[in-house]
Amino acid sequence: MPYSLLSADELFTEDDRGSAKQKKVKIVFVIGGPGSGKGTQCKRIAQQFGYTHLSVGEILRQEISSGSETGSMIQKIMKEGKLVPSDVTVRLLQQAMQGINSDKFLIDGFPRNEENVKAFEDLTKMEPEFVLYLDCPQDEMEKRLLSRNEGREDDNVETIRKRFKVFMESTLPTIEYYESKGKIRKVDAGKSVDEVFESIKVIFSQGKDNKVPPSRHKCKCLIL
Ligand SMILES: Nc1ncnc2c1ncn2[C@@H]1O[C@H](COP(=O)(O)OP(=O)(O)O)[C@@H](O)[C@H]1O
Ligand SMILES: O=c1ccn([C@@H]2O[C@H](COP(=O)(O)OP(=O)(O)O)[C@@H](O)[C@H]2O)c(=O)[nH]1
Ligand SMILES: [Mg+2]
Repeated sequence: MPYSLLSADELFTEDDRGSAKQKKVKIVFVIGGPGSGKGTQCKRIAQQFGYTHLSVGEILRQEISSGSETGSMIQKIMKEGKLVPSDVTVRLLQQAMQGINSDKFLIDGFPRNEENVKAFEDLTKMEPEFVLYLDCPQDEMEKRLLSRNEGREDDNVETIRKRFKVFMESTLPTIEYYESKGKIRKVDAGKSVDEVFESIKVIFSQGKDNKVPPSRHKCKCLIL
């Protein structure tokens, strides 16, 4: 079924469009294998650098909880460790972004394949400022997922192995695509949470406008 998707202009409110200067929205994608620590690190980045954190996996799980037909389709796909069709994912992501008045988004767990990249670029006409890649050994990711304890239907050995395969086959090529555009910022995510965050801080401190003055520090985490 075709979905009505919104253009970059439609991400802005009437007020924004009415004013002479249009708001520039900055986007950072965070990708890495399942269990590489995307959610954990995104919470810290959002808090320290003033980003709005959107986890695409959480947005999809929210749709499952809504009980919609789309939600039951998503549930089946997730259980099998596969990827949700891009038109569905991008529509839900864009809806979430539209509902938030922010100029800095940290998009966690997206894009997962080249089709995701194309759908996002085509529909939003936006590109990420850079892409943070959390590079973590597979045995460490598996250990973390098996002790995550969030009651997720996809955190079992069988589905985890399928998710690793999807990561290698579908997500790694997107990392290569962004690498060719000079947009990948890779960190060793196999270390402790604090050590990984130290490396991430260096990356996010590089752009001067990324720094949030202490008085404006507030958590804008939006885990749906
Ligand atoms: N650097 C780390 N060292 C050890 N455990 C971690 C680390 N980062 C995250 N975890 C734990 O591993 C699990 C997966 O992390 P999470 O942030 O949910 O990963 P992702 O969003 O990439 O799937 C969670 O239980 C989390 O607490
Ligand atoms: O852009 C996305 C993000 C997530 N997913 C689905 O949601 C699941 C969970 O993603 P999440 O990022 O929450 O978890 P991770 O596998 O990184 O731990 C994935 O296995 C996919 O089935 C998807 O299809 N497209
Ligand atoms: Mg996550």
